[in-house]
Order: sequence, then C-alpha cells, then structure tokens
Amino acid sequence: MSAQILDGKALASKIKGELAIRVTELKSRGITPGLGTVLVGDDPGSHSYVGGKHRDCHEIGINSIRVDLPDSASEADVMAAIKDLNSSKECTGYIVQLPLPKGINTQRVLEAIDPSKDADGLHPMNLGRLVSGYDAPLPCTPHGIVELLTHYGISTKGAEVTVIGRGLTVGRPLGLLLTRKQENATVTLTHTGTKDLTMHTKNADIIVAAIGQAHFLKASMIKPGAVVIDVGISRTDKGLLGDVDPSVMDVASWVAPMPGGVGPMTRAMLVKNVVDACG
Ligand SMILES: Nc1nc2c(c(=O)[nH]1)N[C@@H](CN(C=O)c1ccc(C(=O)N[C@@H](CCC(=O)O)C(=O)O)cc1)CN2
Repeated sequence: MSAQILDGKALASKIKGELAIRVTELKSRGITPGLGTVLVGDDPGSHSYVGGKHRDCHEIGINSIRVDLPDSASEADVMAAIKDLNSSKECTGYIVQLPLPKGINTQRVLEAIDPSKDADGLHPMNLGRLVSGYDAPLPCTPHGIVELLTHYGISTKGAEVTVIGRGLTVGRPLGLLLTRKQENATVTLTHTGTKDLTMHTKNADIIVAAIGQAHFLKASMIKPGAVVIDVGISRTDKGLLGDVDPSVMDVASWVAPMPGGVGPMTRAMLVKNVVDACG
C-alpha cells in the first residue's frame, strides 16, 4: 500500500486565502503589512524561493520590497541594506535569504536585523524567546511542518521524532518547537556525528529529512507506518530531488513530498509571520 500524501500545497493555499481576508481588515484600519527580502548572489534556488515569496505577498495583498545584491557584495553592503530595512516604514518585516555567499558572516548579519522585524524568527533574540517559551515569530519551515502534521490529525504528543540535519533554518529550531509543552514530542536531532543513524530512524514515529542529499532516506531505514517529512532539495541533472527515496512510499503511512509538501508551507508561514506582526 502506498503512503498518503501530506499536501502542503493545498494547505498553504488555504492559509493564504485566510491571510488575505485578515489583510483586507488590517488595511481598513490603515495598516498595510510589507515584507522585505535581501538576496545576495545568483544561486538559482534562492532566486526562485525569493520570487515565490514576492508572488505570495502580491496574492494576499501585502507590499513587498525586494533588495537584490550581486555575488560580489561585501558584508558592509548587506549591512547597509539591513540598516535601510530596519528604518523603512513600508517594510514591517523582512528576511535575509540563506545561505549567504562565502565571506559574509551569517551570524553577524542575522544579529543586525531589528528583532521586531525578523519575519524568519532566526534572530538570536527570537530563537532565545522560543527556547524560553515566550511568544516569538516562529522559524518558517519548522512551523510549516507542525501546521501540516496538525492539519492532518497527526499528533506529535509522546511521538518519537528523528530529525536528520541540524541546520539553522530547519533541524535546530524544529527540535525546539517539537519539544514545547503543546507539541510534547521526544526529539532526536541527528547529524554527521551520529554513529548509528538507522537505529534512530527505525525507532521514529515521525522522521524529518533535512540534509539536501538526494534520495538519502531509504525504505529499509524506517519502521512500517512511520510518517516521513521530506525537506531537503537537491538540484540534479535529473531535476529537483528530495532527501526521501521513492521506496519509502511503500512503507510509510504518510509522506510530505518534495515538491508540494513543506516548501509551500514554508512560504505560507513567512507571510503569516508578517501579517501576525501587524496585529
Ligand atoms: N532566510 C531563509 N532562508 C532560507 C529558508 C528560510 O526559511 N529562510 N529556507 C530555505 C529556502 N526556502 C525559503 O526560503 C524555501 C525552500 C523551498 C521552497 C519550495 O517551495 N519548494 C518547492 C520545490 C522547489 C521549487 O519548486 O523550486 C516545494 O517543496 O514544493 C520554498 C522556500 C533555505 N533558505
């Protein structure tokens, strides 16, 4: 039997429809949310994601401000763009698209963002608020994963969740989110230093693969009925491939596929953060 699909594209579309109604109401009170993006360099994936973010803004009726810098941009150039967005009235929230080109310090850049305009929830102060259990904008991909599971009635309470990959945008904040009281999962965050990965994936009720290695997670690595979330994207000569091997479809109960699973939810959670920050 083939796994059922966690359809992130459909859910993201529903969420954006609801946000559009809230935006109309905000505008009637004289408030127009505006998302800024800072994109450095010419990575085709990053260009495509940023393009999608601006289309989402247009779709739900909010302003968007796009700052594109060349690959040759210095850290000072990025800091100047951040300074402008921190003081811009039109921009109520913004993101710096990651990864940044080599030579630009990601930590320094993220720390320069005004935390009250941090639409990605990746500023250390907002991550710290998440650790402390205070209100904060939630990092978009982890939030999208939790919303997707909730929508399909997949409880994380008491679940064993194995996350593959400890990156800043997915693995680390997802661990924080899923171990909050309301999610109440037991999370194993695995990485390149993990000795026996298959032991952890075989034990998991829910597996999140976020390493960007094409078809890495095989059917033989999961237990029957597990829920599998594919986050990774590899651009190959065979096209875009996720971290999850197609064989997993025969063993899992539910799969969030790539494309059409977590990616569209990431974008929907970003515009939600921008609208939420406006009231
Ligand atoms: N500042 C940030 N940088 C990055 C983040 C982030 O949340 N904030 N996440 C990723 C990239 N990302 C958003 O920025 C992103 C990735 C993938 C998708 C998406 O819709 N994917 C499609 C497939 C890809 C395609 O069709 O081109 C899908 O899964 O259906 C959206 C956003 C790293 N950087």
